[in-house]
Amino acid sequence: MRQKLVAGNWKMHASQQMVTSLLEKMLSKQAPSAKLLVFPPYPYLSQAIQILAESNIGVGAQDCSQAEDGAYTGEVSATMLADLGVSHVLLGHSERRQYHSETDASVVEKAKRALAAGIIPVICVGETLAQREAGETNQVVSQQLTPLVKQLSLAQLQKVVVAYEPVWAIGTGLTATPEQAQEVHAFLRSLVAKVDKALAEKMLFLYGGSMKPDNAASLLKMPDIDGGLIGGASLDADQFLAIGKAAE
Ligand SMILES: O=C(CO)COP(=O)(O)O
Repeated sequence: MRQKLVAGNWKMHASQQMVTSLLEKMLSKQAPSAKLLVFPPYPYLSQAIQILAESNIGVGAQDCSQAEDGAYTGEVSATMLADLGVSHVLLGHSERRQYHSETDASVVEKAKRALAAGIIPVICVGETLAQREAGETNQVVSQQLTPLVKQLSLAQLQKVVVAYEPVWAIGTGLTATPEQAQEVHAFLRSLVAKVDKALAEKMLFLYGGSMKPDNAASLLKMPDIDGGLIGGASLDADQFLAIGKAAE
């Protein structure tokens, strides 16, 4: 049995006041049995870690550097994130692929850095609308995931979480149907199964892309959808917790 994971990617939305009010509101309500994680922007990681210290809500970062340390102005290393108490890091989000030249190769390097620092990488994959319409979905997600499966050891892969986020569903209000998402999740799991069947059965595959309280349950009941990576709805405590409940 895979424990469901519901993660909130806050993207570039936060202020000190918002972090306190959002997280305190979350803590004041009954926690769902699904594991919850939040991914605030870098400057608010410490604040979130402090507020959530006594809770079982984890804190992740939205990216990390490919380098260990050195003269890389503006970069944040996985070691620094671990030093703060960060448990997870998002890698290869489509917004980083689109606006910051993230590549499959850099995602592998970053994943290795994260794992070496004891941080769990949450690797994002997904096709654009044009790629889906051209029937290229499986090819695209395979190209994105395969380098990781090939270049990480089994011990490393065991710690990886994968998020399938169709680019056309992110922030658009369009959601993959449960069947569309299930099909891709099962395909991604089969890619890992080629290397190790037992590992593939244990690995978590999250769905992301306009997941909201009203569509979460139908997505989360699919056999290969192990949780959600939530953007917009994670900025509202009630909506985020409602998705967490839908994962129970
Ligand atoms: O990109 C996402 C999470 O990483 C999804 O964002 P939305 O839930 O706002 O579509």
